[in-house]
Amino acid sequence: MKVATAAQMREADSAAIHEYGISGVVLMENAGVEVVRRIEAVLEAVSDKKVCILAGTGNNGGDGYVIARHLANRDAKVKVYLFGERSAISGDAKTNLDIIFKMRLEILEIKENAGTREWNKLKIALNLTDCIVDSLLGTGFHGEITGNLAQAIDIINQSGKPVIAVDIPSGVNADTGQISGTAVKATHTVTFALPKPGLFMYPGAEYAGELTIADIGIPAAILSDNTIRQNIITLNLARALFPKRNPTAHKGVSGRVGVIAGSVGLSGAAAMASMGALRAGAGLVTLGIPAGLNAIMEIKLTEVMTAPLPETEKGGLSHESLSAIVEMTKDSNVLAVGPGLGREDETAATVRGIISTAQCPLVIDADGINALEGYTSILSDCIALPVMTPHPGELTRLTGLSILDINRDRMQVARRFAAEWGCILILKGAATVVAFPDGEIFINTTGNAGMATGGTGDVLTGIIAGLIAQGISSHDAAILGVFVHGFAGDMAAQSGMIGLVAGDLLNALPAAIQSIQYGVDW
Ligand SMILES: NC(=O)C1=CN([C@@H]2O[C@H](COP(=O)(O)OP(=O)(O)OC[C@H]3O[C@@H](n4cnc5c(N)ncnc54)[C@H](O)[C@@H]3O)[C@@H](O)[C@H]2O)[C@H](O)CC1
Ligand SMILES: [K+]
Repeated sequence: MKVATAAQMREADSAAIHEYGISGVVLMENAGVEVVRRIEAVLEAVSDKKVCILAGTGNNGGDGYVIARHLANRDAKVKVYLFGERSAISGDAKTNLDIIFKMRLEILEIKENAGTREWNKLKIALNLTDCIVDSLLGTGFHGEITGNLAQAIDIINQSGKPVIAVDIPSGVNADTGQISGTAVKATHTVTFALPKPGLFMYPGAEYAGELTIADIGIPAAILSDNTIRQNIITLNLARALFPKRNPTAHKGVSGRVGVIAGSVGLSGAAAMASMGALRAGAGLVTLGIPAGLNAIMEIKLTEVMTAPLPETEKGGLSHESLSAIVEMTKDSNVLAVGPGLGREDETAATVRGIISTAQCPLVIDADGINALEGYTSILSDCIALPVMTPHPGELTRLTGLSILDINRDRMQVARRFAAEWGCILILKGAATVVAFPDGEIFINTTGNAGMATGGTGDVLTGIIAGLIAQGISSHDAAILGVFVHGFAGDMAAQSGMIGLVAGDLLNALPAAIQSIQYGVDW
């Protein structure tokens, strides 16, 4: 499903009005009616119910005035609180404000100089109301929330009432999900036409509550325009990407994965990545590991084959291992490189040699990414578009950006470096973003905070490699892999999110894949 930025929504709005002749007041009417439908579902009925609508001075506020009218027509007891000067309201919003004035609905203006009396009236009303409608700010929000709006939002958030956010919770940046100061903590959000990235990126995703995407009559051709380059990964999208498994399949056709991972003290990463590939459905997995760890891995792993490789004195991969690894890539459908390799210079140089000469697609993670610090140009040597799976910390090393800069606009940062480096860049975190060199973005919708634990990144690397080995493109494997990974994490979290460990993801993978593919309840 496509996801539109605020600017793209404004363009869509304008195209509907100017190219198709659908007036803005019709779109606003449809928007308001859709919100009323949601309110009726939440309250079960609206007749005699008390609803407080807090409205701003833009079209988000305009939606609020439409909502007020339709609720009043359904015998709800409506109070409208207008934040700002009535004279500042224009266009379709003014049209609808004038209507409810003529209907003699109860409208209280909360002006800049609002005193204790107005604020107490608002607090009492919110304490007595059955539901609050947030139509203060929508996609037109920018900057900080201050003054009266900040005070109003705090009162909303302290009310303990059902809060229906119109289009987007006020104070959430539609494009990034960032909040500046405060934002409405909604129980439900009704967003119009297309969802916005800020409803899936954190912290915005935490403020949206239960999301409804409402059709307001904008022609589908406008909303499917390929200038809108963001998408969310939905269950249906993931389901369609799975490799098809032939009933006569044998391990040879399910693909061969090479994994180059591990060093002294970091053998678990190698095990997690290797098992992640098998659990994702790969037929055969061979783990190339520094020779000194081989015996341990033979004990630790059963289904994974191991290949002992020349090592340095400290037990990391030595440059003598390069030729054996390149040979390994000739017999592999994909090579995952990096988990737990360690930071020795000789190991990093060996990794760069692998990236430049591998004869199969690559999934580069962890110390494989760290080895590219100052060497990202060698990614263009890869024979296929490489998949990189950095978390923000690894991305800071390669880009010089701070973690704050990265998380402030995850989509754009991922998009920029996917294009600059020529790779599929999976920026892990909440929410994980998959970016392609052509600018297309996929935002993941599965996963939870319990997955912030050692080893889950290694499992993801294995899953993606395991999917590529089964014959789907790196493009599809990246999208499907992050969805499956988070879905397995959500299943594992059913037994407790905080105590979740990476091994629980591995154990949940078969059921997760089954559930995504066939909708088997879990
Ligand atoms: N096609 C559609 O998506 C439709 C969307 N509709 C609604 O319209 C809003 C967008 O309306 P717009 O007038 O562009 O912006 P807002 O109402 O969100 O806010 C603008 C309003 O707020 C003031 N403002 C902005 N930032 C701040 C701030 N930090 N502090 C205080 N005030 C701020 C600004 O000055 C303006 O006055 C969209 O979200 C939908 O709800 C249409 O109704 C239907 C079609
Ligand atoms: K809003």
